[in-house]
Amino acid sequence: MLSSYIFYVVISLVTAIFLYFKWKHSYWKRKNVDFLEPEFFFGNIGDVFRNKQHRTNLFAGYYRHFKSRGQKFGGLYEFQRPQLVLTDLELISNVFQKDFLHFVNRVGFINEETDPLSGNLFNLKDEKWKIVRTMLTPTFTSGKIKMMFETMVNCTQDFEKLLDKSLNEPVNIGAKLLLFTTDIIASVAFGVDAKCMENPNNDFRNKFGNVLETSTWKLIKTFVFMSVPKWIITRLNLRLSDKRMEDFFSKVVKDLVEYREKNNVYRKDFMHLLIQLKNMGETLDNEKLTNTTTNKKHLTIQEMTVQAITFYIAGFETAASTMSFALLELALHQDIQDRLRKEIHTVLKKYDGKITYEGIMEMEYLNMVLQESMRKNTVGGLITRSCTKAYKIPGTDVIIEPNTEVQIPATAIHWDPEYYPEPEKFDPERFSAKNKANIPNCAYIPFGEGPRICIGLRFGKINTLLGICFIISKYRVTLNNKTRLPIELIVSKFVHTPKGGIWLNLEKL
Ligand code: HEM
Repeated sequence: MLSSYIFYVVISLVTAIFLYFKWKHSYWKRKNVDFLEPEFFFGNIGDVFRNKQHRTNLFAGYYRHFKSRGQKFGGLYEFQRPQLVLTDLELISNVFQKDFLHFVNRVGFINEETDPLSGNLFNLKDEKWKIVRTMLTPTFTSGKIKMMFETMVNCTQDFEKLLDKSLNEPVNIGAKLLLFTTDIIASVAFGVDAKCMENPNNDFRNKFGNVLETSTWKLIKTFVFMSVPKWIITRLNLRLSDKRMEDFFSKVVKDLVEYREKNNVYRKDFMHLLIQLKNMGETLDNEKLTNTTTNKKHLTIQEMTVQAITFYIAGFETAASTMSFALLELALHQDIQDRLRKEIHTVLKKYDGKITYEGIMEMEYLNMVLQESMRKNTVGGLITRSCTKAYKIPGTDVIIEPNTEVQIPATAIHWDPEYYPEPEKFDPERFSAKNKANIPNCAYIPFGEGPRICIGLRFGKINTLLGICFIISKYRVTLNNKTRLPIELIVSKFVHTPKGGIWLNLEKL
């Protein structure tokens, strides 16, 4: 009796789920929008789930599919959630810029009560995002980045020692660069000398080096978190982010703040600026740490901890991967490498052989090389927005409803021959002052675009330029045959990472 009861319950449940997905997956058809047939349950992201294809490549294929059909957008599903992939630059620029107020948010689960780390700037929504972004923006001005440059350059000493140990062997350059960028970001975000380059097994690198990994389990968890009402998540005290990581960094920040406030320590880093935001609600170009009466909103210690962790997570892998790809291109194009080295040596001579902020800014060809590499090897290849206010797509009757996700496939745009002829060719000349002017608005978006553009753009760029400048000034890089070409991406990595790594030979000059 009981077993037949269970049988009917299970059958009814399975039928209900089936019908629910069938109904959800008819959304674009009902709206008369061109769409790609979804698979049951997974929608159009089954290949990511099965670890077959990186999300960026999957959406690049969808971009080409809809574009070849003359569509400016096309309908897809991530599990049951409807998404639009955009192929038209004017529409993309509306979403990013002109009609930003309809697309303020990203997609992501937030519950600051049970999961404080979910309240990071990347995830924050609506008014809260605007408040925090406005507060944090002054920490990323050119002046502030210039102030931190010295701290960054100091890390090149340990980097040289690290690279010199590998002169007679193939070097997995991405792995070395991760140690370099982790030391840099730990130094400027936490004011901590993490010494990952000396000891790669310390907590900064070892325990939390893979936070941006997206395993199948994480995908399922995200699906559940985004499908279940928030009150259930709060009630059950569930979280997506790593509690150990939160505890580790919270302690680091708490100890640091106490130490600096007690001893009035001034250091040129983000932590100093975050302490100012906690105590004064504004960042000043001085050593002041103490409270004054101001009616500006102050950051709480929890908010400043979360944002410091965000800088750490957002900063080290993106920069390391960007540099690795640029070095791969330079190893494959020795003529470009020689020309770049010549420019670097000429400028360094002007500054007594020292790498300076001003010098890096003068290296025009270095900037062109980086920009072209970021086009060809965009490390954040898919940019997402969530519709916050119903939006009628200009020139059509289609209305994008609130909570619909919009996908902007940066990699696909960067490889579109309409904007970049022979896209597979590595050609820094595309970014010469003259040629750059011909690139259409929103056809170059390695850091995103609009009010939600990467807040760490200047920092990420200078960190990357510094790394390339340093390596090319001291070493000749050539390709080691351990590198698997053509490059395939690790599916589980959010930031593009080559399967098997990029292996180079380094020759000291
Ligand atoms: C080469 C290095 C980097 C690359 C390629 C990169 C790329 C990106 C991209 C593509 C976005 C999404 C933009 C959009 O949706 O329009 C983004 C957002 C963001 N990035 Fe970066 N990033 C880099 C370095 C950094 C660094 C160093 C930091 C912090 C110190 C950082 C912090 C952030 C944050 C907080 C956001 C979310 C901003 C918001 O929603 O207001 N990034 N980044």
